[in-house]
Formats: sequence, C-alpha cells, structure tokens
Amino acid sequence: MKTVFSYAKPYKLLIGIALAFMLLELTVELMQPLVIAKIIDDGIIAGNRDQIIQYGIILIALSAVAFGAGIINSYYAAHVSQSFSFDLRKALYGRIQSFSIATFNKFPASGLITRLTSDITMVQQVLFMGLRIMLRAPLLVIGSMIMALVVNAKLAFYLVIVFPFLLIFLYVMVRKGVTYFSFVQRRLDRLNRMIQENLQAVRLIKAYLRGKYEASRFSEVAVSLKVDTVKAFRVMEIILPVLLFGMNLALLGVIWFGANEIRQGGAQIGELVAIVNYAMRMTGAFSMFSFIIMAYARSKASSGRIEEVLLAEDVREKEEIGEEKAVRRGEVVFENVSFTYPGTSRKVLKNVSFKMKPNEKLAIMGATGSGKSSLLQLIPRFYDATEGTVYIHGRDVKDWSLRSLRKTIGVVPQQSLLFTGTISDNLSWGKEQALQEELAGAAVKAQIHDTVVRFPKGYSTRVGQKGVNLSGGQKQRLSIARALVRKPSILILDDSTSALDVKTEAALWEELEREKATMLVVTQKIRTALKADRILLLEEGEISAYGTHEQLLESSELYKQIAKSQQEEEVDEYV
Ligand SMILES: Nc1ncnc2c1ncn2[C@@H]1O[C@H](COP(=O)(O)OP(=O)(O)OP(=O)(O)O)[C@@H](O)[C@H]1O
Repeated sequence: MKTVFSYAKPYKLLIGIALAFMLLELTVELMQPLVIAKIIDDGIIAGNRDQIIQYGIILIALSAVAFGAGIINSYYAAHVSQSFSFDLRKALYGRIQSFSIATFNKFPASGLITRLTSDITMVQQVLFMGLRIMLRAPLLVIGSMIMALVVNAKLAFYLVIVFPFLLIFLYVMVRKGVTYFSFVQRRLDRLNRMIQENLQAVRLIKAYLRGKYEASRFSEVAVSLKVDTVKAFRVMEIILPVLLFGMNLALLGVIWFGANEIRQGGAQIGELVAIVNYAMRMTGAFSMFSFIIMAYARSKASSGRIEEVLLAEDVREKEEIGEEKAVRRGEVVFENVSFTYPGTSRKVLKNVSFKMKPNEKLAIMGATGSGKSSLLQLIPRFYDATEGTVYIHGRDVKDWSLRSLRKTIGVVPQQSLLFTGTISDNLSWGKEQALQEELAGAAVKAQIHDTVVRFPKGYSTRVGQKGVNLSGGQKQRLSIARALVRKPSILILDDSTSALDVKTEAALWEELEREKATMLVVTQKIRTALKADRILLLEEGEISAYGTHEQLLESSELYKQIAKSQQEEEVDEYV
C-alpha cells in the first residue's frame, strides 16, 4: 500500500487541514457528554436554571463547531481523494504505456482495465474514508474510553474489559476480508476478460451460432463472482452484530453497576448519563468499523494489484540519447541472434545472422510459425534477443533509448489496427504535427488516396471502432500510409499487403521501392519477394536460404518448390 499511497504525498498540506478539522470535530464531540452531565448534575438536580441555560448555550455552540468542522473536513477529504486518484490513474496508465511487450503480456488487458477503474476507485474511497472516518472512529473509541475513565473509573471498567476482545475479533476479520476481497477482484478480472473477448468476437459468435454457449459461459463466470462477493460480504456482515453485542453487554454492566453506585453514593446520575453517552458513541464508532474494515480490506487487495503493475520489472531503457546522435542511417544487422519468448523454453529463432545496408529491401519468407514476426519484433525492441546482438543504425539496439530508436522505425503490423476518429486523425497518429499535404502524400504512395477522396467526407470520414466501416484492404493501406507519414528510415511490413488485389499491390510496391527506407517485408508471395533486393527464407527459426531470387532458385530446394507452386496458380514464370 506504501507505493500507492505515496501518490497522496503532494497533498500533505490539504491532508493536514482535513485531519485538523477532523480532530476538532472529534474533540468537540467528546466534550458534549461532559456538558450534558453538568446540565443534569449542576442544573436539573441542583435546580439551578442559570446553569442549565449557560451549559445549554455551550452545548449548542459545540454542536455548531462540530457541524462546521465536519463540513470543512468532508470538503478537503473529497478534494484530496479525487486528486489522488487522478494522479494515480495517470501514473498507472503511463506505466502501462511504457511497458515492453514482454511485460505487457504478463498482464491480461482486462486485468489492467480493472486496475485502472475499479481498483483505483477502491483506494480513492479508502483515502476519503481515511480522512473522514477511518481515524475518527478509532480515536472516538479511545477518546470516549479515556473520557469515561476520567468521569468515573469504576463505572468505565466494563467498557475497558470488553475492549481487547473486540480488538482481537476485528484483527481476525480484517485478515479474512483482505483474502476474500482479493478473490472478488480476481473474479472481476475474469468477467472483464470474458466480456472483452466476446464483444470483440461478436461476428464470429453469430456466424458459429455460439451465442447460447457463450451466454452460459458468461453466467458461469458471473455466478462465481456473485458467490465470492457474497462470501466476502458475509464476513463483513458478522462484524457489526458482534461489535454491537459486545458493547451492549458492557453497557448493561455499566448501568447495572452504576445504579448500585448511585444508591451507595459512589457516583452521580450525571456521571452515569455521561458514561452511557460515551458508551453509545463508542458503539456508534464501532458500527462504522464494519464499513472501514470492508473498505480497508478491499483497498488492500486493490492497492496490491495496482502495485503489481507499478513495480513490475521491465526492460531497462537507456537514458535518453540526444536527438542529434540518433543518426538515421538505416543499417539492420542480426548477429547470431537466438530468441525464446519469456516464460517459454523453445527457441523460435536460432542463430540468425544477416546484414542490411541503408535502403536495402529484404523479403522474409517462411511457413507459418517459422519465426518471421518474432524476428521483426526484435528491431523496435518489443523483445530483446536471448542470444546474439541486433544492431540498428550501426549500434547495438540496447544502446539506443527506446524513444530515439522507435522514432526512426515504421511498423505496419499483421493485423491492421485503426482508432476511432477521422482518417486524418489516424494518419497523423504517429506524427501529430504532420501537414495535410504530408498525409495525402503518404496516402497516394499507399494507394489509398483515391479511395479516401471518393468518400463523401474525404479525409474527415470517421473511422468506426477498430475500423469497422472499412474493408480489410483499405485498413491495410491506411496502416501503411500511417507508417509512411513518419518518414521512417526502417520500415517493417509484416504481411501487410495480403488483402490487396494484384494491380493495387504492384502499384504500391512501385512506390515503396522508391521510398528512402530500409525495408523488411514479410510475405508469402514470390511476386512480392521479387521486388526485394534479397530474400531470407526461414525454416523453424533458422535461416534456410538467403540471397537474391536467382541465387535462391539455385541453392534452395524449398524456395524452388514455393516458386513452382505459385507459378502453377498464376501465369507468371518464376522458375
Ligand atoms: N507471445 C508469444 N509467446 C510465446 N510463443 C510465441 C509468441 N508469439 C509467437 N510464439 C511462437 O513463436 C513461433 C513463431 O511465431 P511467429 O509469429 O514469429 O511466426 P510467423 O512466421 O510470423 O507466423 P505467421 O506467418 O503465421 O504469422 C510460433 O511457434 C509461435 O507459437
């Protein structure tokens, strides 16, 4: 909880003010029974009307002060807790954004969403309660007990003996609560994950008529959330009756013993009334305990989950290197690179070595699962090579700061991802200050400009969530244009032209060939590979052939087979 609540540090002064007013409210509240006792003993029983009026005015004044202090305390508690949760959410979001892909993959997206929403709300509530009642309730219990002892130690004895039992009981309940509520948050994660997955796959679910099946899976998860939540609340529900029972027993002892004392002259009626009043206040404070424990237990579970993300170990990024040093030379060199995904034991790349000069175009081919995407991921350092070295712009990739490195690289992933917003917003996403001409220029090269201008709203056409209102080929070409807007010196295309027709693809390659960028292009098509300077053929993570089309036809039986099979499908002659 320490790391999470360190985000409240900037609000130390405001927290101080809130606590000061809470203490004022508490002090005033503790004085009230004393004044009531005075009204009874010195006013009513002594028959002194002036004393009744005088203490009555003091009582009203004290109530007014308690009221004012309570409002000011609430104001600051709300202000601090909202600002704290805003800062924490921002920090957590920033941390997630800064994660390497390896670290990002450790947390399911749904778990991160739960942390950013409900977990932060939980700790925000506990901070608010902390400033409002969390300290006030125990202080009220302790203060009431001290005051009761001051008023009449004999009468207060029964309150004192019940106290340690209640404390032990509370301690046990807190521990149980923390465990149960961490289960609840985990169940919530699972539910969120399921909702997210289902909503994304809604077309597939309809096409496969799996609606009922998915609904029953959903209700299974929802039921387990309900069961665990009920369990956690059951623990919490026991707290209040047990506390009230203990306090009522103590109160009974005070009244029984107090009546005897008054008869024997050992206590005054006002004193008994004051102690009963303190006991009632203690009971009231104890009744707040069940809420406090519940909030504490939930927030402990939640803050643990938030800290898991905040303190997660990640790829150590180099200190920022000056932009002037980030020379965009464009060489890409792999030297004996092997790679194993974190948490697995199988090498998906084995001893891969090749060199690319600036502006060279490399086609990467290979069967599905042969390691093509994995190889590309090492260039912008989504992952680090397990063995060997990747050199970019003539320097070990680990010696670049991630920012300097990624600024020079354009990535077009296998699955085109667009964001909700206009086409212009999407194109300028990687370069915010890009001019409209730059966007249109990139769109022309990516063969999407003509399509965009035919839309009634042109570049202002809104793209739906994940680009639902665009075809697969349109999305691919927009993704390529988005990468081109950044004018990268290294361009990575991971099978990003698969949805294009032959004519459009040929026109696109003509443009890309002229582009001043080193290009690594994953493709399954010989037609595309022919446009590259060299071809790299991967087989189960190893380079099985490397060279020009002609060299590969000579040296690689596998390449020859691929070329032959594609030639049979098409009219071109590759072999
Ligand atoms: N995040 C991951 N964690 C563990 N293993 C992975 C991960 N991603 C891919 N792999 C494994 O690495 C191997 C290579 O996958 P990769 O995606 O690089 O292949 P590919 O050649 O690009 O395939 P495709 O043509 O189907 O995209 C596969 O066996 C795959 O199961």
